Amino acid sequence: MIVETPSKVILFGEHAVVYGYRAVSMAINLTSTIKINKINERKIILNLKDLNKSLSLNLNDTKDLNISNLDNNLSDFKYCLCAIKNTLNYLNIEPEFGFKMEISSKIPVSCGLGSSASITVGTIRAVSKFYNKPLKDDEVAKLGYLVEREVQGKASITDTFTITYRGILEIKNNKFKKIKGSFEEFLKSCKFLIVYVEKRKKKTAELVNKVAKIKDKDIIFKKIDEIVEEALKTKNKEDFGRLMTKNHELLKKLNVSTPKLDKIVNIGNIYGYGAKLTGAGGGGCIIILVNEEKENELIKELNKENVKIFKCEMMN
Ligand SMILES: Nc1ncnc2c1ncn2[C@@H]1O[C@H](COP(=O)(O)OP(=O)(O)O)[C@@H](O)[C@H]1O
Ligand SMILES: C[C@@](O)(CCOP(=O)(O)O)CC(=O)O
Ligand SMILES: [Mg+2]
Repeated sequence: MIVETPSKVILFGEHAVVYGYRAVSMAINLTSTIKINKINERKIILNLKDLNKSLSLNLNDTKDLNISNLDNNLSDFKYCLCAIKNTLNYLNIEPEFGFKMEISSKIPVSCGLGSSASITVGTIRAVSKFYNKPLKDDEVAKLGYLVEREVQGKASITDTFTITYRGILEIKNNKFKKIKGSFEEFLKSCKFLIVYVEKRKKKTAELVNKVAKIKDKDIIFKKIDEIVEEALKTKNKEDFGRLMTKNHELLKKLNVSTPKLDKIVNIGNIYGYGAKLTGAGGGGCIIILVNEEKENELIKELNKENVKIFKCEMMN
Protein backbone atom coordinates (compact mmCIF):
# COMPACT_ATOMS: atom_id res chain seq x y z
CA MET A 1 0.00 0.00 0.00
CA ILE A 2 1.16 3.52 -0.81
CA VAL A 3 0.12 6.70 1.03
CA GLU A 4 0.90 10.12 -0.45
CA THR A 5 0.70 13.17 1.82
CA PRO A 6 1.03 16.92 1.08
CA SER A 7 3.17 19.53 2.78
CA LYS A 8 2.21 23.08 3.73
CA VAL A 9 3.16 26.73 3.74
CA ILE A 10 2.29 29.14 6.51
CA LEU A 11 1.09 32.34 4.83
CA PHE A 12 0.91 34.25 8.12
CA GLY A 13 1.35 33.70 11.84
CA GLU A 14 4.06 31.07 12.48
CA HIS A 15 5.38 30.96 16.05
CA ALA A 16 2.57 33.27 17.29
CA VAL A 17 0.14 30.43 16.52
CA VAL A 18 1.86 28.21 19.12
CA TYR A 19 0.55 30.69 21.75
CA GLY A 20 -3.06 30.76 20.45
CA TYR A 21 -2.73 33.70 18.06
CA ARG A 22 -4.04 33.45 14.52
CA ALA A 23 -2.32 31.87 11.50
CA VAL A 24 -3.27 31.10 7.90
CA SER A 25 -1.78 28.04 6.22
CA MET A 26 -2.20 26.20 2.94
CA ALA A 27 -1.58 22.59 1.89
CA ILE A 28 0.68 22.29 -1.18
CA ASN A 29 1.39 19.56 -3.70
CA LEU A 30 4.96 18.76 -2.67
CA THR A 31 4.37 15.32 -1.20
CA SER A 32 5.89 12.55 0.89
CA THR A 33 5.33 8.91 -0.04
CA ILE A 34 5.04 6.01 2.39
CA LYS A 35 5.08 2.40 1.21
CA ILE A 36 4.00 -0.19 3.75
CA ASN A 37 4.13 -3.95 3.29
CA LYS A 38 3.53 -6.99 5.49
CA ILE A 39 6.41 -9.03 6.85
CA ASN A 40 5.94 -12.41 8.52
CA GLU A 41 7.79 -11.50 11.70
CA ARG A 42 6.73 -9.52 14.74
CA LYS A 43 9.03 -6.69 13.65
CA ILE A 44 8.96 -3.21 12.21
CA ILE A 45 11.51 -2.28 9.58
CA LEU A 46 11.81 1.42 8.78
CA ASN A 47 13.71 2.67 5.77
CA LEU A 48 14.23 6.43 5.43
CA LYS A 49 15.31 6.44 1.79
CA ASP A 50 16.22 10.15 1.50
CA LEU A 51 18.26 10.09 4.68
CA ASN A 52 19.83 6.72 3.90
CA LYS A 53 18.95 5.33 7.31
CA SER A 54 17.18 2.18 8.41
CA LEU A 55 16.08 0.60 11.65
CA SER A 56 14.58 -2.69 12.75
CA LEU A 57 12.80 -3.18 16.05
CA ASN A 58 10.51 -5.66 17.77
CA LEU A 59 6.81 -4.92 17.59
CA ASN A 60 6.54 -5.49 21.35
CA ASP A 61 8.96 -2.65 22.08
CA THR A 62 7.15 -0.13 19.89
CA LYS A 63 4.08 0.50 22.03
CA ASP A 64 5.95 1.83 25.05
CA LEU A 65 8.83 3.66 23.40
CA ASN A 66 10.02 6.71 25.28
CA ILE A 67 10.58 9.16 22.43
CA SER A 68 12.48 11.76 24.48
CA ASN A 69 14.96 9.09 25.61
CA LEU A 70 15.76 7.80 22.12
CA ASP A 71 19.39 7.51 21.21
CA ASN A 72 20.80 10.59 19.40
CA ASN A 73 21.54 8.64 16.23
CA LEU A 74 17.85 7.70 16.04
CA SER A 75 16.64 11.31 16.12
CA ASP A 76 15.53 11.26 12.46
CA PHE A 77 13.15 8.40 13.32
CA LYS A 78 11.41 10.32 16.12
CA TYR A 79 8.35 11.50 14.18
CA CYS A 80 7.61 8.20 12.42
CA LEU A 81 8.31 6.07 15.53
CA CYS A 82 6.11 8.27 17.68
CA ALA A 83 3.37 8.17 15.01
CA ILE A 84 3.55 4.34 14.88
CA LYS A 85 3.50 4.07 18.69
CA ASN A 86 0.53 6.43 19.13
CA THR A 87 -1.47 4.84 16.30
CA LEU A 88 -1.03 1.29 17.65
CA ASN A 89 -1.97 2.45 21.15
CA TYR A 90 -4.94 4.54 20.00
CA LEU A 91 -6.36 1.66 17.95
CA ASN A 92 -5.50 -0.81 20.69
CA ILE A 93 -3.91 -3.14 18.17
CA GLU A 94 -2.05 -6.26 19.33
CA PRO A 95 -0.47 -7.07 15.98
CA GLU A 96 0.31 -10.67 15.02
CA PHE A 97 2.59 -9.57 12.22
CA GLY A 98 4.72 -6.56 11.45
CA PHE A 99 5.53 -4.37 8.47
CA LYS A 100 8.25 -2.78 6.43
CA MET A 101 7.79 0.93 5.86
CA GLU A 102 9.69 2.93 3.25
CA ILE A 103 9.62 6.71 3.47
CA SER A 104 10.63 9.04 0.67
CA SER A 105 9.73 12.65 0.06
CA LYS A 106 9.93 15.56 -2.39
CA ILE A 107 9.72 17.97 0.55
CA PRO A 108 13.06 19.50 1.54
CA VAL A 109 13.77 18.28 5.09
CA SER A 110 13.62 20.79 7.94
CA CYS A 111 12.96 23.82 5.74
CA GLY A 112 9.65 25.14 7.05
CA LEU A 113 7.39 23.19 4.71
CA GLY A 114 6.17 20.74 7.33
CA SER A 115 8.14 17.66 6.27
CA SER A 116 7.79 16.34 9.84
CA ALA A 117 4.00 16.75 9.80
CA SER A 118 3.75 15.16 6.36
CA ILE A 119 5.72 12.10 7.53
CA THR A 120 3.68 11.99 10.76
CA VAL A 121 0.24 12.20 9.08
CA GLY A 122 1.34 9.78 6.33
CA THR A 123 2.58 7.25 8.90
CA ILE A 124 -0.66 7.42 10.91
CA ARG A 125 -2.76 6.88 7.77
CA ALA A 126 -0.48 4.08 6.51
CA VAL A 127 -0.37 2.12 9.80
CA SER A 128 -4.11 2.40 10.51
CA LYS A 129 -5.02 1.34 6.96
CA PHE A 130 -2.46 -1.47 7.05
CA TYR A 131 -4.17 -3.02 10.11
CA ASN A 132 -7.58 -2.49 8.48
CA LYS A 133 -8.66 0.19 10.91
CA PRO A 134 -8.57 3.37 8.77
CA LEU A 135 -9.04 6.54 10.80
CA LYS A 136 -11.24 9.55 10.12
CA ASP A 137 -9.57 12.89 9.33
CA ASP A 138 -10.49 14.24 12.80
CA GLU A 139 -8.65 11.32 14.42
CA VAL A 140 -5.64 11.53 12.10
CA ALA A 141 -5.27 15.27 12.67
CA LYS A 142 -5.52 14.99 16.47
CA LEU A 143 -3.11 12.05 16.67
CA GLY A 144 -0.72 13.91 14.35
CA TYR A 145 -0.77 17.00 16.51
CA LEU A 146 -0.03 14.94 19.64
CA VAL A 147 2.97 13.39 17.86
CA GLU A 148 4.40 16.82 16.92
CA ARG A 149 3.83 18.02 20.48
CA GLU A 150 5.44 14.95 22.02
CA VAL A 151 8.51 15.16 19.77
CA GLN A 152 8.92 18.95 19.87
CA GLY A 153 7.71 19.70 23.39
CA LYS A 154 5.63 22.57 22.00
CA ALA A 155 3.58 22.65 18.80
CA SER A 156 0.44 24.11 17.32
CA ILE A 157 -2.09 22.18 15.26
CA THR A 158 -1.18 24.20 12.15
CA ASP A 159 1.04 21.76 10.24
CA THR A 160 -0.68 18.48 11.02
CA PHE A 161 -4.22 19.85 10.59
CA THR A 162 -3.43 21.64 7.31
CA ILE A 163 -1.79 18.52 5.95
CA THR A 164 -4.69 16.31 7.06
CA TYR A 165 -7.63 18.47 5.92
CA ARG A 166 -5.82 20.15 2.98
CA GLY A 167 -6.93 23.43 1.37
CA ILE A 168 -6.53 26.66 3.36
CA LEU A 169 -6.96 26.83 7.13
CA GLU A 170 -7.31 29.63 9.64
CA ILE A 171 -5.98 28.58 13.06
CA LYS A 172 -6.75 30.34 16.32
CA ASN A 173 -6.51 29.10 19.91
CA ASN A 174 -5.47 25.71 18.53
CA LYS A 175 -8.80 25.39 16.70
CA PHE A 176 -9.21 25.50 12.95
CA LYS A 177 -11.63 26.76 10.33
CA LYS A 178 -11.38 25.77 6.68
CA ILE A 179 -11.33 28.89 4.55
CA LYS A 180 -13.85 28.87 1.74
CA GLY A 181 -15.63 31.45 -0.41
CA SER A 182 -14.21 34.74 -1.63
CA PHE A 183 -10.95 34.60 0.34
CA GLU A 184 -10.23 31.12 -0.99
CA GLU A 185 -10.96 32.35 -4.52
CA PHE A 186 -8.65 35.32 -3.98
CA LEU A 187 -5.84 33.01 -2.77
CA LYS A 188 -6.38 30.71 -5.75
CA SER A 189 -5.77 33.71 -8.01
CA CYS A 190 -2.43 34.36 -6.28
CA LYS A 191 0.75 32.82 -7.60
CA PHE A 192 3.26 31.95 -4.87
CA LEU A 193 6.85 30.88 -5.32
CA ILE A 194 8.53 28.86 -2.63
CA VAL A 195 12.26 29.42 -2.50
CA TYR A 196 14.61 27.10 -0.66
CA VAL A 197 17.26 29.55 0.50
CA GLU A 198 19.66 27.70 2.77
CA LYS A 199 19.97 24.72 5.06
CA ARG A 200 18.47 25.23 8.48
CA LYS A 201 20.91 24.86 11.32
CA LYS A 202 18.23 24.18 13.90
CA LYS A 203 15.18 21.95 13.94
CA THR A 204 11.66 23.28 14.52
CA ALA A 205 11.74 22.14 18.14
CA GLU A 206 14.88 24.18 18.92
CA LEU A 207 13.54 27.31 17.18
CA VAL A 208 10.21 27.10 19.01
CA ASN A 209 12.07 26.74 22.30
CA LYS A 210 14.32 29.70 21.46
CA VAL A 211 11.27 31.92 20.84
CA ALA A 212 9.74 30.71 24.12
CA LYS A 213 12.62 32.42 25.97
CA ILE A 214 11.94 35.89 24.47
CA LYS A 215 10.55 38.15 27.20
CA ASP A 216 8.44 40.53 25.10
CA LYS A 217 7.23 37.93 22.65
CA ASP A 218 3.53 38.60 23.32
CA ILE A 219 3.86 42.20 22.12
CA ILE A 220 5.24 40.92 18.81
CA PHE A 221 2.65 38.12 18.61
CA LYS A 222 -0.19 40.63 19.05
CA LYS A 223 1.14 42.67 16.12
CA ILE A 224 1.34 39.50 14.02
CA ASP A 225 -2.25 38.68 14.98
CA GLU A 226 -3.39 42.12 13.74
CA ILE A 227 -1.66 41.44 10.42
CA VAL A 228 -3.48 38.12 10.06
CA GLU A 229 -6.80 39.80 10.81
CA GLU A 230 -6.14 42.40 8.13
CA ALA A 231 -4.89 39.80 5.63
CA LEU A 232 -8.09 37.76 5.98
CA LYS A 233 -10.09 40.79 4.76
CA THR A 234 -7.77 41.57 1.89
CA LYS A 235 -8.73 41.00 -1.70
CA ASN A 236 -5.88 42.62 -3.56
CA LYS A 237 -2.39 41.31 -4.10
CA GLU A 238 -0.58 44.59 -3.33
CA ASP A 239 -2.01 44.71 0.20
CA PHE A 240 -1.58 40.97 0.76
CA GLY A 241 2.08 41.13 -0.28
CA ARG A 242 2.71 44.20 1.87
CA LEU A 243 1.27 42.33 4.88
CA MET A 244 3.49 39.30 4.18
CA THR A 245 6.53 41.57 4.32
CA LYS A 246 5.27 43.20 7.51
CA ASN A 247 4.92 39.73 9.06
CA HIS A 248 8.50 38.97 8.02
CA GLU A 249 9.75 42.13 9.76
CA LEU A 250 8.14 40.89 13.00
CA LEU A 251 9.65 37.41 12.56
CA LYS A 252 13.01 39.19 12.35
CA LYS A 253 12.28 40.67 15.77
CA LEU A 254 11.77 37.12 17.07
CA ASN A 255 15.31 36.35 15.82
CA VAL A 256 14.19 33.52 13.55
CA SER A 257 15.36 35.08 10.28
CA THR A 258 18.89 35.05 8.82
CA PRO A 259 20.80 37.52 6.59
CA LYS A 260 20.36 35.22 3.57
CA LEU A 261 16.62 34.84 4.17
CA ASP A 262 16.34 38.65 4.49
CA LYS A 263 18.23 39.13 1.24
CA ILE A 264 15.91 36.81 -0.72
CA VAL A 265 12.82 38.32 0.95
CA ASN A 266 14.09 41.71 -0.24
CA ILE A 267 14.32 40.43 -3.82
CA GLY A 268 10.75 39.14 -3.41
CA ASN A 269 9.69 42.62 -2.33
CA ILE A 270 11.33 44.40 -5.22
CA TYR A 271 10.19 42.03 -7.98
CA GLY A 272 7.05 40.60 -6.39
CA TYR A 273 4.19 41.91 -4.24
CA GLY A 274 5.84 40.79 -0.99
CA ALA A 275 7.64 37.95 0.74
CA LYS A 276 8.35 36.31 4.08
CA LEU A 277 10.00 33.29 5.62
CA THR A 278 7.65 30.39 6.14
CA GLY A 279 7.65 27.89 9.01
CA ALA A 280 9.99 28.01 11.96
CA GLY A 281 12.77 29.97 10.18
CA GLY A 282 16.47 29.89 11.06
CA GLY A 283 17.10 29.20 7.35
CA GLY A 284 14.95 27.03 5.11
CA CYS A 285 12.32 28.48 2.79
CA ILE A 286 10.70 31.79 2.00
CA ILE A 287 7.47 32.42 0.10
CA ILE A 288 7.00 35.18 -2.48
CA LEU A 289 3.73 36.52 -3.85
CA VAL A 290 4.47 36.85 -7.57
CA ASN A 291 3.71 39.95 -9.59
CA GLU A 292 3.19 38.37 -13.03
CA GLU A 293 4.37 41.54 -14.80
CA LYS A 294 7.79 41.24 -13.16
CA GLU A 295 8.01 37.44 -12.85
CA ASN A 296 10.79 36.98 -15.40
CA GLU A 297 12.96 39.56 -13.66
CA LEU A 298 12.21 37.93 -10.31
CA ILE A 299 13.33 34.50 -11.54
CA LYS A 300 16.44 36.04 -13.11
CA GLU A 301 17.42 37.71 -9.84
CA LEU A 302 16.70 34.57 -7.80
CA ASN A 303 18.79 32.47 -10.15
CA LYS A 304 21.82 34.61 -9.29
CA GLU A 305 21.52 33.58 -5.64
CA ASN A 306 22.08 29.82 -5.69
CA VAL A 307 18.60 29.05 -4.40
CA LYS A 308 16.09 26.39 -5.42
CA ILE A 309 12.67 27.49 -6.68
CA PHE A 310 9.59 25.32 -6.18
CA LYS A 311 6.45 26.05 -8.16
CA CYS A 312 3.68 24.60 -6.03
CA GLU A 313 -0.07 24.66 -6.03
CA MET A 314 -2.65 24.44 -3.33
CA MET A 315 -3.69 20.82 -2.69
CA ASN A 316 -7.30 20.13 -1.84
N1 LIG B 1 12.18 12.47 3.83
C1 LIG B 1 12.16 12.20 5.14
N2 LIG B 1 12.43 10.96 5.59
C2 LIG B 1 12.40 10.69 6.90
N3 LIG B 1 12.13 11.58 7.88
C3 LIG B 1 11.86 12.82 7.51
C4 LIG B 1 11.85 13.20 6.13
N4 LIG B 1 11.52 14.50 6.05
C5 LIG B 1 11.36 14.92 7.34
N5 LIG B 1 11.56 13.93 8.21
C6 LIG B 1 11.48 14.04 9.69
O1 LIG B 1 11.13 15.38 10.03
C7 LIG B 1 12.24 16.04 10.71
C8 LIG B 1 12.31 17.50 10.28
O2 LIG B 1 11.24 18.18 10.88
P1 LIG B 1 11.26 19.72 11.24
O3 LIG B 1 12.55 20.10 11.90
O4 LIG B 1 10.00 20.03 11.95
O5 LIG B 1 11.26 20.44 9.81
P2 LIG B 1 10.03 20.82 8.84
O6 LIG B 1 10.02 22.31 8.81
O7 LIG B 1 10.43 20.30 7.48
O8 LIG B 1 8.79 20.21 9.39
C9 LIG B 1 13.46 15.22 10.33
O9 LIG B 1 14.46 15.33 11.33
C10 LIG B 1 12.86 13.81 10.29
O10 LIG B 1 12.65 13.32 11.60
C1 LIG C 1 6.99 27.54 14.24
C2 LIG C 1 5.68 26.81 13.98
O1 LIG C 1 4.62 27.78 14.06
C3 LIG C 1 5.66 26.20 12.56
C4 LIG C 1 6.75 25.22 12.28
O2 LIG C 1 6.72 24.76 10.96
P1 LIG C 1 7.91 23.87 10.35
O3 LIG C 1 8.12 22.70 11.26
O4 LIG C 1 9.13 24.75 10.28
O5 LIG C 1 7.43 23.46 8.99
C5 LIG C 1 5.49 25.74 15.06
C6 LIG C 1 4.08 25.17 15.16
O6 LIG C 1 3.11 25.84 14.73
O7 LIG C 1 3.95 24.08 15.73
MG1 LIG D 1 8.00 20.37 11.36
